[in-house]
Amino acid sequence: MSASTTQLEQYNTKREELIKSDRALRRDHEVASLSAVEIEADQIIRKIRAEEANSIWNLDYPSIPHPFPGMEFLTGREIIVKTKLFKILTKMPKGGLLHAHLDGTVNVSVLLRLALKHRAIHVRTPESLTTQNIKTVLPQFCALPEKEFSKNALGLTETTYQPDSWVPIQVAREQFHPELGGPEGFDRWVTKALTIDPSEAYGTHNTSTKIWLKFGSTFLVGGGLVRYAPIIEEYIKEFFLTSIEDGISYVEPRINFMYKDIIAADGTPVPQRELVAIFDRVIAEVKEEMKQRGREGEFIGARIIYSTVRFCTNEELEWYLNDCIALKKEFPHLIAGFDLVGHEDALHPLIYYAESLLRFPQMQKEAGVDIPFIFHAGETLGDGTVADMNLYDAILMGTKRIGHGFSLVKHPKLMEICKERDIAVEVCPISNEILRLTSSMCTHPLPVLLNNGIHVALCSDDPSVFGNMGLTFDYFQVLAASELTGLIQLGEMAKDSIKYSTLETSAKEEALELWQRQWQKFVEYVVEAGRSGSV
Ligand SMILES: O=c1[nH]cnc2c1ncn2[C@@H]1O[C@H](CO)[C@@H](O)[C@H]1O
Repeated sequence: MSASTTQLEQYNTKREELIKSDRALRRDHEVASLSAVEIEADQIIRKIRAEEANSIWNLDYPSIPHPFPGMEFLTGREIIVKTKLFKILTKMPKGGLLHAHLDGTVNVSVLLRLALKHRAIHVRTPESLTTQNIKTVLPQFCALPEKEFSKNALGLTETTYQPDSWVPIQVAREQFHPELGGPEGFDRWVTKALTIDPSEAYGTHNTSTKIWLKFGSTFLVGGGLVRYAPIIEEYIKEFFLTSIEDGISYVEPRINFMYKDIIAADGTPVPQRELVAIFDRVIAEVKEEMKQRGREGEFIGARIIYSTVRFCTNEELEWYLNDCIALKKEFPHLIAGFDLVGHEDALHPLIYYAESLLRFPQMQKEAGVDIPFIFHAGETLGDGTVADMNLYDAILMGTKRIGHGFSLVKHPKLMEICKERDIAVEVCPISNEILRLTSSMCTHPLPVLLNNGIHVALCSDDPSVFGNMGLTFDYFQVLAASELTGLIQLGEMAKDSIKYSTLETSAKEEALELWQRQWQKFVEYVVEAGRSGSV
């Protein structure tokens, strides 16, 4: 009896040692001194997670037959918002948002409201809309100059509608045929064109190739609205303000400069430097507003990762690289990096652009500026495909961070390099799942990165298309789908989102101090709520 106890004790000691050494690389393992409040808050979260796995996630929902924590976001969303865990996470300070495409950041109902305010906004379709074709015909939007305003008093659903003729957006909405739902039917039609719904992600478009066709089309539809200067100004403001409300204190969005111009208030095209100037103005405005509300410290600011789409030619890329440098010279505090965006599996890999991209550092030197590459790479299911191999090129070209890096876990050597060179990964859990790289959060490779000690910032990517506004939903999915990850690990990722941002050293320190103060308040709130059961 006692001999076997000793054997068991020895076994348990060995077991603990093995577990400890396996987890030694994790960032939450590294945290030297946790306060008593942090430890208690972490325990409370774990307890609520375990309780809700057995209660909320174990119920039968008529519309959701097989719910589970970490399940497909578009189906599980309505359950997620009912959980205590979600309510708590809405209050968590998230640090910076390091991976989001600007034109995919604002709730589409807000965008539609903004569009309806402007008489310049027109809409057209290649054929008159009917109950037969409404599911497949997409709206095309454009801001027109006053002299081209349409006098069309009849809408897109009239049998006499002239294909591809512009209709003022308000007319199109008001005249939307009752059989197609009237004005609300118009709103639903536009909303469907700008978002991905569960029947698409998990039904009609259930492969990464198919869902990218739908995904890409949402940006084409939205582009006609978001390129209009008066809309973009309010859009950016809404993005900042809603981010702040979700506990995000800094944003570093990618802006797609592919079009080379935006549409000014009078409906004429102007160079895209105007967009950067607007971005600058809105930062100042939001800072001032926050100050007036006595919440000055909650918004550190925003910077732009200059991007273009990986279907341009090498010649065109040279133009964008030069444009990026020119904008950096004019707005040194705003241009934070350079990237190429778009579907990696289908478009040009980094190696296709190697010659120009390799020249970029020299071009910067001559211009006296510093613009790091912050590349998308490895957003793919491939194993040795060109998209997967973008990871080698991103690293060789000195990327500061890796956008997505979904296939990074297939490459132990590259993971080692990420650790050595301190390359953080911008992980977008919900985006990866909706774009069909993983069937649920439970099979997402994030734990492999975390268990290897790689720095990670959680990001939302395109929340207007996916419905994961802010960062709370992505934090929720990560927390719900791993027993190992608790509040401390979430806090480490939030801190890393500041540490691996492109903020200057002093701004970074300021942001980290702000975060630490917010975190202290947050863990106190969790403990208080946990003890009183008042979540
Ligand atoms: O997850 C992503 N990976 C790569 N490109 C993306 C992703 N999300 C959006 N875009 C791209 O960004 C542009 C809009 O700003 C679009 O070209 C869209 O395809």
